[in-house]
Amino acid sequence: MLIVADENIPLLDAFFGEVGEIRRVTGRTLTREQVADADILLVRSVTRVNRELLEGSRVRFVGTATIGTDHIDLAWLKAQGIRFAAAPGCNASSVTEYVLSVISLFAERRGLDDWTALSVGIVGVGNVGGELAQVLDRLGFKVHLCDPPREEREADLDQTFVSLEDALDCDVVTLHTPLTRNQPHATHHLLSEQHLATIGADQLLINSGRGEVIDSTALLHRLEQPDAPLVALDVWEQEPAINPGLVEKTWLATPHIAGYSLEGKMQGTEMVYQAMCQFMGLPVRKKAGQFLPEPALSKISFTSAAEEDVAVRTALLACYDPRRDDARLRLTLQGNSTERAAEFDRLRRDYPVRRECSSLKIQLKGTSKSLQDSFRAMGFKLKI
Ligand SMILES: NC(=O)c1ccc[n+]([C@@H]2O[C@H](COP(=O)([O-])OP(=O)(O)OC[C@H]3O[C@@H](n4cnc5c(N)ncnc54)[C@H](O)[C@@H]3O)[C@@H](O)[C@H]2O)c1
Ligand SMILES: O=C(O)[C@H](O)[C@H](O)COP(=O)(O)O
Repeated sequence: MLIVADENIPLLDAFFGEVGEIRRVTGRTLTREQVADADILLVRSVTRVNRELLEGSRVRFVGTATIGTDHIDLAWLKAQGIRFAAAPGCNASSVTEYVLSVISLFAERRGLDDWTALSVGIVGVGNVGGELAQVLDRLGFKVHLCDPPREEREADLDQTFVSLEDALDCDVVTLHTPLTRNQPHATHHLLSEQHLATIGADQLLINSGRGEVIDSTALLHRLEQPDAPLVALDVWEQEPAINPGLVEKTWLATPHIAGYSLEGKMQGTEMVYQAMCQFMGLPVRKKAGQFLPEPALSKISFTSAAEEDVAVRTALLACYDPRRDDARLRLTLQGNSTERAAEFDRLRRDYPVRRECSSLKIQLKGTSKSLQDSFRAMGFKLKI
């Protein structure tokens, strides 16, 4: 049994070592020749899996250790009878924490003591947008949900949805749709020049879905205008060859790492392992939890003097502060486009260990019930 796998998938040996021989490859440059004799192909989002790659190969199972599937030709795999599995929701908490941290920094920049005064429009309310909505709601934010496919499917339920135009009216607009083309509610260039014109200087636009959901030529043009909104981009058109001019105009620019918590990546591996076991009729023997190392930061204490907003946001930024990733990306902007693209991938390959809020214990002494609820909402473990 030969397993060809992207070298950036963590715990390959631990999960798949007993199943077969593993051939590690660079996902971005994987060739037909490298995969022709494989039985199983395991990828991340940088490998296009289609007829060009797999026609004539032995591959019977393809797994992507990611949420997004826009790099996979699902219809072609199905027509060939090749089993496919993704990892839905694996890094939803990681992306949620990225968005919360960005909102926290935006509130600080706006001089707001109470960050929950910000209204948040979530475009795409699936695993990621749904988890984010729940956390924001529990924290006391006013949240507006935009998801036309769900709105159609759930017409008879109580959930209220808003139009894209109404979502774009919120203080913070955050995009969490998949990248889709040629289908109802397709998201390719969902945010056009006309939409971008309606987002003003006091607003924040975040994209951690896929770069192509925003028309980035129009976005760059919008950011050159004096009343431009603040923008935080984690995903870009044409990764890894991203536009350095757009990075310069972006407030927080990160190299597609919103989902890169250790927990998120390990759950991605675990989910494709489980799907592969099911496909091959093998027992599931491994769990991601058994491989999670001790976190470097394990406990933070707050006393009764702690102000609610400050305490919650201090702990959040201690877990993840996007300014570090922004600084690293900006350092790579020199050089020609080939060098910059290589640096973008290097930042992702050599990403430092980042742990989720759930890895951190919060010790609270004599603090309010509402502060405890806020920490719980964000997934922290409480020690009271
Ligand atoms: N930056 C990162 O590291 C990172 C990490 C994880 C996921 N992602 C991206 O985020 C996307 C969303 O992830 P998810 O787990 O929530 O996916 P999901 O499939 O669970 O949810 C996506 C939601 O978007 C909705 N949607 C589709 N078209 C829409 C439209 N035109 N307008 C509004 N909503 C629309 C769907 O109905 C669905 O509810 C993934 O497809 C992936 O591309 C990025
Ligand atoms: O879709 C996803 O899960 C994310 O975009 C994922 O974090 C992308 O990471 P990559 O596969 O490119 O390493």
